[in-house]
Amino acid sequence: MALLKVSCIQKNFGAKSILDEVHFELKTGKILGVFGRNGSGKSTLLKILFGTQTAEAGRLKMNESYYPVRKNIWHKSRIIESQQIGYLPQFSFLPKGAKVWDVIPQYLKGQEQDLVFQAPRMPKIAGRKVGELSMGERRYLEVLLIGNLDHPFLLLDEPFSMVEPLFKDLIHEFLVSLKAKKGILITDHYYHDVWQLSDRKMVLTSGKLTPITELEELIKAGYLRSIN
Ligand SMILES: Nc1ncnc2c1ncn2[C@@H]1O[C@H](COP(=O)(O)OP(=O)(O)OP(=O)(O)O)[C@@H](O)[C@H]1O
Repeated sequence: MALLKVSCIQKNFGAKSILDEVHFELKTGKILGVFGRNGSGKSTLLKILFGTQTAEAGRLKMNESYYPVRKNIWHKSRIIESQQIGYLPQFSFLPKGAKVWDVIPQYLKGQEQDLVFQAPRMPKIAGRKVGELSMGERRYLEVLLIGNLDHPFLLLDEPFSMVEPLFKDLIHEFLVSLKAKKGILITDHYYHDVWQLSDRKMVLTSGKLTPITELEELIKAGYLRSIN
C-alpha cells in the first residue's frame, strides 16, 4: 500500500487566500472525491500536488519521502521525476496535429500501451488526428493515457468534462478497475458520478477541505441548491 499525505497547504494569489491549511490522506485502493464551486481552488490544489504550481506553505509526503511545495524550496521536476503521481489537467494537453496511434506510444509502453489500443471505441479513433477528435473522444483518450501510467496516485481534474453518457460509463468502469492498485483523487462538476465513484468525499469551501458523508452537506456547503 502507498500513502499520499498532504498537510497544511496554503495558497494565495496576491492578497486573495485560495487554500487555507488544506490537509488529507489518500491510500492506494481508495478514491477520494473533491467537490467545490467554480473558483474554490480545486485545480490549484491539484497543480500544487503535481508540482506545477507552488504554495505559500504545506507538506506533501509519499510513503517516506517529502516533496517540497513552497516557493523557495520547490524544484520543478521532483514530483514528476518521482513517477508517483499521474495528473489529468482540466484542459486538453495532447498535440492536436498528431495521430492518436502516434501519441499513445509517447506515454505508454508494452502491456499498458496494448490496453489503450484495445480499449472499447479506441480502434475507431486510433487513426485520426487528436485535433479531429470530438471533445468527449479526446477526454476519453486522455483519461486512458494518464490512468494507464504506472504511478500509484492519480489526480483527475474533470475527467467527465464534455463526455457523453456511454464514454462516461467506460471511464467509470476504467477507474473502478484502477482502484485495486492506485489511489485516485477526482474532482468534477458531474457530482453524481464523483459521488458514486468515491469512497471518501470532501468539499472545498473558503479554502478549507472538509470531509462529508451525505449529499445534503453539499447544499450546506453552498455547492448545490437541491439534490436532483
Ligand atoms: N495563475 C493565477 N493567478 C491569479 N489567480 C488565479 C490563478 N489561477 C487561478 N486563480 C484564481 O484562483 C481561484 C481558484 O481557481 P481554480 O482554477 O483552482 O478553481 P477551481 O475550483 O478549479 O474552479 P473550476 O471549478 O471553475 O474549475 C480562482 O479565483 C481563480 O481565478
